[in-house]
Order: sequence, then structure tokens, then C-alpha cells
Amino acid sequence: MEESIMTKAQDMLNNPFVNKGTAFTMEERRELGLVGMLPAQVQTIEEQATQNYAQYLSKESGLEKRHFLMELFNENRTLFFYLMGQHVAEFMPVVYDPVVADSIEQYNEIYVNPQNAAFLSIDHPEDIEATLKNAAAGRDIRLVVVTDAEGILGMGDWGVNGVDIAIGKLMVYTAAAGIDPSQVLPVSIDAGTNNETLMNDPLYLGNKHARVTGDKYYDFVDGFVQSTKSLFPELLLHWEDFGRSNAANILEKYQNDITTFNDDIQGTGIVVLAGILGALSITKGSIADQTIVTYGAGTAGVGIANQIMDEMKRAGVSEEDARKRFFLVDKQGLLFDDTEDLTPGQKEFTHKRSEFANADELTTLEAVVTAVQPTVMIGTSTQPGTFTKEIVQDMASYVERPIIFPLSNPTKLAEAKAEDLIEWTDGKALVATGIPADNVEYKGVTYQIGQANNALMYPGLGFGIIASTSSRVNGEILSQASHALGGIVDTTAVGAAVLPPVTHLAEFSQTIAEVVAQSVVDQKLNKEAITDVKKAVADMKWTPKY
Ligand SMILES: NC(=O)c1ccc[n+]([C@@H]2O[C@H](COP(=O)([O-])OP(=O)(O)OC[C@H]3O[C@@H](n4cnc5c(N)ncnc54)[C@H](O)[C@@H]3O)[C@@H](O)[C@H]2O)c1
Ligand SMILES: O=C(O)C[C@H](O)C(=O)O
Ligand SMILES: [Mn+2]
Repeated sequence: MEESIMTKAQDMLNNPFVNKGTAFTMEERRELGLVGMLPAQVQTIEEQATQNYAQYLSKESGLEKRHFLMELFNENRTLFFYLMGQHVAEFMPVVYDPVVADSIEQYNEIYVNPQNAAFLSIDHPEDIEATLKNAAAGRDIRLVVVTDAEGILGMGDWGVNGVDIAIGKLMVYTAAAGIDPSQVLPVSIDAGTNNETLMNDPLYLGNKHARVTGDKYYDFVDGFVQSTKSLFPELLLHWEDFGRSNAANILEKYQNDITTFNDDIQGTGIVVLAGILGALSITKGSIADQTIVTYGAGTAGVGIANQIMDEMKRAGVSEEDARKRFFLVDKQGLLFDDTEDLTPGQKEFTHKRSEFANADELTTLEAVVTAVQPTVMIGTSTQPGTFTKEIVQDMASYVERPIIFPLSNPTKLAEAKAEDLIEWTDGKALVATGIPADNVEYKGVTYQIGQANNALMYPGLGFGIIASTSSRVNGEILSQASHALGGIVDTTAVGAAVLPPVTHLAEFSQTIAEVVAQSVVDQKLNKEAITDVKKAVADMKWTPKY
């Protein structure tokens, strides 16, 4: 393009990190060469927000609402986050889960703009560095959310379309914790796709070949990690929605080398633990006494089991005894040491057939619940409706307040609905769901349903890590983050939720960030000197204003 075509003024209006639109003052308009390029009135950000919110409300469907918000995001980040700050609980399900799932499924049809994302192609490892540089465009990147989209939520492989989850996660980071939106970068690793629907779609925008696996895949991932290390030395690298066979491998390979975490393994682990701790503060129970069934022992299910086990060990239970309290159920049924096709993560939690009189019958969730009488049942199976009335009522016959978290996302994949769980257990179940759930009115009591979604934790976790310049994300930090939510919910109220409401996301993300940063400093993991942790967190916080 000729230099003259892109004027400085157009640059300003088209750059979402600096654009103010109708809020550019007359002085700024004169200075920047914007005279006559905007209507006469100079608006305040509040006026812009009011106008945009009214327009938002006129949109009917979730996807239309999301589209509208994405356009605003593309045009003016400050205004977008100002507006989102006013409506966090309302916008979360639109920019993030569950509507983000629809946008991923329809990415080709409704494609608008890459929203400053970096698209890496497995076919061009030589372009990794240039791609990251181009996308960063000189910005000081502190946070990358990267996905290869092999396991998007519970919907499987969505190829390049999955970039929307990286974008959505980052939007939540800023809205919740206040990371500067100019310091983040969403990254798509396009390793191909095994999704037949996408492969046969003439509109599909990603690489049209099967997923590349093995050394070529891991070498590419390594090339990406090494490039981010040299380009962005202050980076926190967040992995999202990788497939079951890669997620844990990648985390294990890099977690002791760079500042990194996997959200599906660790973000989910700490939000579920926080939810269980919330439930136990209602029942006055102890973590050491729980018996846990995880239904769906994949990336999230095993991550959750490890986080709960870590907590049991911190409570003084020996590792050997703690392991006995976990019962992982996957497609094969209860996982035994002789079960075929176990993943490395599953192998840590198997049982011996000799422990049961009817081991060979333990191939269904129903049979396992009867056999082990769990106090906690977690769903990360991607199998909708599998927490049936029979299973739930059976569980409730062994334990006074069953803790039941159906976590598979999006909405259509949840193992159960909150209202059913409350009704089937006559109000006894302590419930949290993966997507937002309305209050449940039952026999004159209002039950608030916590959202056990990693979005409650990762923004505070990540922000605390970045603000404290931590060189690592370790078990101690994760444990502290889980405990940070304790005391926020009034657990004495009848029908209290096990986790704080998303309406308070910004407040408790701040609390989590401070607790995380303190842990970093206590462990001397900070790369830069920090004398006042609260101040370090406060100084890093970005607020949307002109
Ligand atoms: N709420 C949250 O914060 C949160 C976080 C992470 C994942 N999740 C949800 O959890 C689900 C799983 O995610 P993941 O990343 O662990 O995926 P994954 O593919 O790694 O794991 C899913 C597991 O479920 C198993 N499974 C499939 N069908 C089954 C069946 N009929 N019976 C028993 N097990 C079965 C699979 O074999 C696999 O091990 C997804 O729906 C995802 O959205 C929720
Ligand atoms: O994206 C979400 O809503 C949570 C989680 O990371 C998931 O994969 O389901
Ligand atoms: Mn995820």
C-alpha cells in the first residue's frame, strides 16, 4: 500500500489500542490531523458507553450480541473494557463461554477480523518469529494465551476456529483482573484438523490437512516456546484447550523452565478445589474425609484430582492414603491398574480389582457410585445428562450434603442442570456448574449456584504472576490461589453458593492476584525486587479511561 493512503489520522482511528472515536477532544483532533474526520460533538466515555449498551441490548441472539461487542473491541479497546466493566456478569457468557462456543463453530461463516491474534502454521516453522513480531507490532507482550484447538471446551477439534477461545480468555483477563489489553497476544497454532466437517467446508480458513503429530508437532511447539522466550522475556504463557494426549506433556516439559501454566489442568484444578473448600465451609467438613469420583478422567479430570490430592497432603494425609480416596471413571469405567489405554495421568489414580468384590461390574458411573459412596462427584466427561436422577439420589442416600459439580462445557454438554440436582436431592446438594446458572428457587429457598469455571481463577492467578515478575508457576502458588477465595462467600446464609458470584469477579480477582504475588515473593521467585506486594499489583492494574 502506498504510504500516502494510510494517513496518521486513519492510523489513530483504526488502532483499537489508542482510538477514542468521538471522544477525541478538539485539541487532540487538531494535533492528530483528525479535524473534520469525526462529527462535531465530543462525547465522554460514559456517553459512548450508554449509547453502545443501548445498541447491544437491541441485539437478539447471543451471537449477534457477541458480534457487536467484537466490533467494538476491534475499534476501541478502552471503550469496550469500560462497558464490560459495567456489565461483567452480563457480558461474560457472551464474549466467553458459552456463546464463544457458537462463534467457534461458525467461525468461517461469520469471520470478521483476526483481532490482533497471531496465526502460526505448522507448515511454516520458519515463520514463527516473524508472525509473533508482526502480531505484537512492537507492543510489550506480557501474556500469551495459546491454543491448538484440539480440545475446544468439550467440543473436540476445531482447528483454526479455536483462536476465539484465546481471544475470549484474554478479554476476561482484562475485564476481571485489569491486565493492559495492549500487553496481551492471542495465538493460534494451526496444526491441521481432524474435524471432517471443517475439512469438507469450502469456507474453512485453516490448514486443510490432518493434524500433524509426533516430533514434527513437538518441535513446532518448541520453536514457538523458544521464540516467545526471546521476543517477550517478561512473558506468562497460558496453554488452553490442547488435546488430551498433548496438554500434560507440554506442561511437564516447560513448567520448570519458563513462567507457564495450563488452564484446563491447573486453572480448573484450583477453581474446583476452591469450590470444594467453599462447600466444606458450609458443611464444616474436612478435605481429608472426602471420597472423590471424577467422571471423565481427561485433562481437566486428572488436573482436578491432582489439585485435590495436593490439598489432602497439605492437610496431613499421606500420599498413599490420599490416592485411595480418588475414583476416576472414564470410558472404560472405573480405572484399574490393568485397564487398557490409560494415560500417564490416569495411571497415578488407579485401583486394584482385588479391592472390590464386584470389580468387573464397575464399568458404569452408576455402579461406581454405589460401590464407593462418594462425597464429591465432578463431571468433566463431555457427556450430557449423565448425572442422572438415579445416580444423584443414590449418592445422596450415603452422604448428607453431596458435593456435585457438573463441569462439562458448553451448556449442551453439562452432566446435569443445577435445578435438577437441587430438586432431586431436596435441596441438599452443594452444586457448582461450568457455565453460569440462574438461582434455583426450591421450597421457598433461593439456592445460588456457583460457577466453577477456571475464569474465576486464572485472571487473578495470571495477573499476580505477572505483577510479581514470577519466574515460575508452582504448586505452592496454585494452592494459595485456591484458598484466596475462602471467606468471600457468607456460608452461613441458607442456599449460599460454594463460590463467589461473577458480579464480584473484579474484586476477588484482585484478592487472588495479591495472594499469588505474596506467595511469589515469599518463595523468592520474583525476578525484580518487590518491597510492597499490594502496590506492585495496584501499579500493574490497567483501568479503561481516556
Ligand atoms: N468448568 C471449567 O472450568 C472446565 C475446565 C476445563 C474443562 N472443562 C470441561 O470438561 C470437559 C472435559 O475437558 P477436558 O479438557 O478434560 O477434555 P479431555 O478430552 O481431556 O477429557 C475428557 C475425558 O472424558 C472421557 N469420556 C468421554 N466419554 C466418556 C464417557 N462416556 N464416560 C466417561 N468418560 C468419558 C474421555 O475419554 C476423556 O478422558 C469439557 O466439556 C470441558 O469444557 C470445564
Ligand atoms: O472455557 C471454559 O469455559 C472453561 C474451560 O477452560 C473449558 O475448556 O471448558
Ligand atoms: Mn479450556
